[in-house]
Amino acid sequence: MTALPERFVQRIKQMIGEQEAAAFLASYTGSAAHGLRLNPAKVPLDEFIVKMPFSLTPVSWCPLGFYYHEKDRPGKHPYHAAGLYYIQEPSAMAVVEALKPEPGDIVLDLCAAPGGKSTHISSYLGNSGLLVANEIHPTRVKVLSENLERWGARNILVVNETPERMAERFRGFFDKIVVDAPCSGEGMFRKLPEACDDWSEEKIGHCAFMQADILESASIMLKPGGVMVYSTCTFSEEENEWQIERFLLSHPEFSLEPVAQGECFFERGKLANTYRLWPHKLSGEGHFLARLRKSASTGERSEKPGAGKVKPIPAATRKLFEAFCRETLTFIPEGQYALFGEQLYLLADGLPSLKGLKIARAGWHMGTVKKDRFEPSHALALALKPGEWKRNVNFSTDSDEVYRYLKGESLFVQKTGKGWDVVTVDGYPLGWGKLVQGQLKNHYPKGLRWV
Ligand SMILES: C[S@@+](CC[C@H](N)C(=O)[O-])C[C@H]1O[C@@H](n2cnc3c(N)ncnc32)[C@H](O)[C@@H]1O
Repeated sequence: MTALPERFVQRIKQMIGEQEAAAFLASYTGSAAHGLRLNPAKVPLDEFIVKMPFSLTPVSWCPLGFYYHEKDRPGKHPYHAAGLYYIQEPSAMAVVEALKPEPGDIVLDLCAAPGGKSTHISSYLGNSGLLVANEIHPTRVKVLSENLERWGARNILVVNETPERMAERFRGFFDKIVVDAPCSGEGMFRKLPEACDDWSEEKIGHCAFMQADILESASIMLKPGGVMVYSTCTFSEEENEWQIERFLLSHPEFSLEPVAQGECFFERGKLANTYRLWPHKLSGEGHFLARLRKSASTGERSEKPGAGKVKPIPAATRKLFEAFCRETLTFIPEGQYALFGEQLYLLADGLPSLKGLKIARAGWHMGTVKKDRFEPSHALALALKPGEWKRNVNFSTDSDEVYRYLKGESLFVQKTGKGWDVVTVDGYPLGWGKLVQGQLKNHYPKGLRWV
């Protein structure tokens, strides 16, 4: 059982009373719930249920979410490398369900790494609208970017900025925003007992200040009439109900809205229309969420941060890329292309000017343009759908080859000709291989290789 900080236990007793605290503390003798969320852009739900070699049971508040048994280790399955699902704590799935993004929305995930909420938002947008996923920490933004790449998200902008800098650029720009705030993490004590060592009351105060600043920036970036969901994975009222109460006092243009899943499955918070997910009341860890709408009649104008001028790509680059597409794919992706150094991107639609922003990914990364050749990127393979490639080497999920491919080995295959092949597992893209005289040279990215 997790050894909880004494002062934390006292605070919980003060908050919910001795009797309920006993049930709460008893939940720490059990193990954390394990969840995964399917990627509907890669695998339809009925196909997923049939093909997954794990025992799955649905998460009531998320149609894409499932519990799995710890022994199944889905993170070690090739389907994970193919982006068919994202491993996510079940309570965390409630946040984007409360936001309800719709195709065509322009959505910001302001504190986005490692990408749980961003991948979920992307599933609701499909390839329409725009997802801007921002993460302040430069190392964490890399993980976010990789997770969105594996997810096959095309219409994305991944940014590495502070909320304040984002607010300077994106005033009144977003239809919807998630603020999944950095917090004292009390709700994760069962899943990550080491988080207890990092806990203190001072940390709660520090987080509350930080969250107030982040909310302030988020409020500036929301369009009049837009919706924002604030969430934490902690229990302290300072970071939850009190935070929202204070925000509403200084922002009369915002009001709380009920959340359908909240009414059905969660406990009401101490502030009307806020919700608590308690580990002793559902199968999941501790969470808080609130859905806020900005009045449509704030008098503010929604501003587009001027579409940036994009330098057309050189004719020679286009020629190289189109030759690659004709040989390898069944289509040439349409849209606006941009070169960042040697890196070729198909820019996300509706993108503002990126000047001065720290960008990790500006859309769908197509590949690297060398002097006389084009090398496709991992992101290109992972966002392809069946029917979009001409050349393919497929391995079955129970073959040795698929594991050898993921480890970075070159493989001999029964195939003639030469060129780039999309390597798939049971038909789902995993990466690239380059065929030369029956040998498939491995282009699975070095940093992702299995050991
Ligand atoms: C709860 S985590 C986000 C989890 C993520 N939304 C997901 O679902 O995978 C909070 C994030 O906020 C970031 N963060 C920390 N300090 C911040 C600040 N001052 N402003 C904005 N983000 C911050 C952290 O690096 C962390 O990635």
